[in-house]
Amino acid sequence: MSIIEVKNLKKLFNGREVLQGISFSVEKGEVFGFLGPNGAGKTTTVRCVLGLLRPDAGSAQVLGGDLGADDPLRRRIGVLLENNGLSDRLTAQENLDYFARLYDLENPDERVAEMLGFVGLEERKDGLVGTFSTGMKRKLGIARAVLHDPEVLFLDEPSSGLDPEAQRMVRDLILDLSKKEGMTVFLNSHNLDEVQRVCTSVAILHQGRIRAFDTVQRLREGEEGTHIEVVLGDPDSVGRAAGVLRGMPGIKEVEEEGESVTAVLTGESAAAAVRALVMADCAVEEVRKEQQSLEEIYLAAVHQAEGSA
Ligand SMILES: Nc1ncnc2c1ncn2[C@@H]1O[C@H](COP(=O)(O)OP(=O)(O)OP(=O)(O)O)[C@@H](O)[C@H]1O
Repeated sequence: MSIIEVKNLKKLFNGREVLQGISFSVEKGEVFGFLGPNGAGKTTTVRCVLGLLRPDAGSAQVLGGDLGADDPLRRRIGVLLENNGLSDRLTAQENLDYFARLYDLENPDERVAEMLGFVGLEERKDGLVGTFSTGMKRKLGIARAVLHDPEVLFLDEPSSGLDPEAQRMVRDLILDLSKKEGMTVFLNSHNLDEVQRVCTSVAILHQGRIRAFDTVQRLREGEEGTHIEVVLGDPDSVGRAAGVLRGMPGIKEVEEEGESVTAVLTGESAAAAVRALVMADCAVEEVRKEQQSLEEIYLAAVHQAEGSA
C-alpha cells in the first residue's frame, strides 16, 4: 500500500479546473518533492490531501484513509505549513510542552528534551521564540511537527527565507527523519537544489496537470538510459575501448570523441562497463555519469507543457 495515494484528483474554483485529474503516489520512507510554478495547484493539492479541502472528483488518501474524515488518522501525520504554529510569547520548551500535552504523549518531558536536542536547540530552550531567528523558528517548527512521532510529515517550503547554513540544517534534519526514523516526507518546495539533494522521487505539476512523476534518479539519468563518458589515459585505448563497449549488449550509442568514449547504458551498470574495459587493458582514467540536473528537467517539463498548451 502506498503511504499517499492521489487518484484522478479534480478541483474547480469558480468553474475553472485548477486540478485537472492528477495522480501520484508516495511509498513508505520516500522523501517526495512536489514541484511546480506559482499557481500550478500545489497548495490546492496539499489541502485536498490533508482533508482541508474537498475535491470535486477523484481521491486523496493518506495511510489508507481520508484525513478529512478520520480523526485518529490525523495523529499519525505531522504538518509544517508556512505558519509554524508556534507562540512568540512562549519559550521553545513551553511551546513544545504545550503540543506534548495536546497530543497526550506518554513521556512528554523526555520527548520534548529529545526533540530540542534533535534540532539543536537544547541550549536555547528557555529563550522566548519571539527573539529567535527565522532559522531557529523553522527548526523548532520541525520539532513541533514531529513531536508525536508521525509516520508522514508534510513540509511546505521548509527552507524559504533561510540563509544557506540554516537551509543546510533543515536539509540534514529532513534526511535524518527519513533515514533514521523511516519517516515518509512530502516536501512542497521551489528550491530545486534542495529537492535534488533530499528527495527520492518528485512530481512536477503545471497548470493543474502532472507533467513528470518518477524517482529523481530515473529522471536525472534520462529515459533512454545513463549517459557515460569514459576518459582514456592513452589515445591507443580509445578505439579498443569503443570496440569493447560496442560488444556489450546493454550498451548503445558508443562514440569516440577525442580521448574519450561516450555511450548510453541501457541494461548494464557503469561498474560492469569499467570492469570490461580494464580486462581489455584499456587505460581508464576517469568515468563520468552525465546526469541532467533537476533544474534542467523541471524547466524542460514546464516549457514543454507551455509549448503544447
Ligand atoms: N480559494 C480559492 N478560490 C479561487 N481560486 C483559488 C483558490 N485557491 C487557489 N485558487 C487558484 O487556483 C490556482 C492554483 O493555486 P495554488 O495556490 O494551488 O497554486 P500553488 O501551486 O500552490 O502556487 P504557489 O507556488 O504560488 O503557492 C491559482 O490560479 C489560484 O489563484
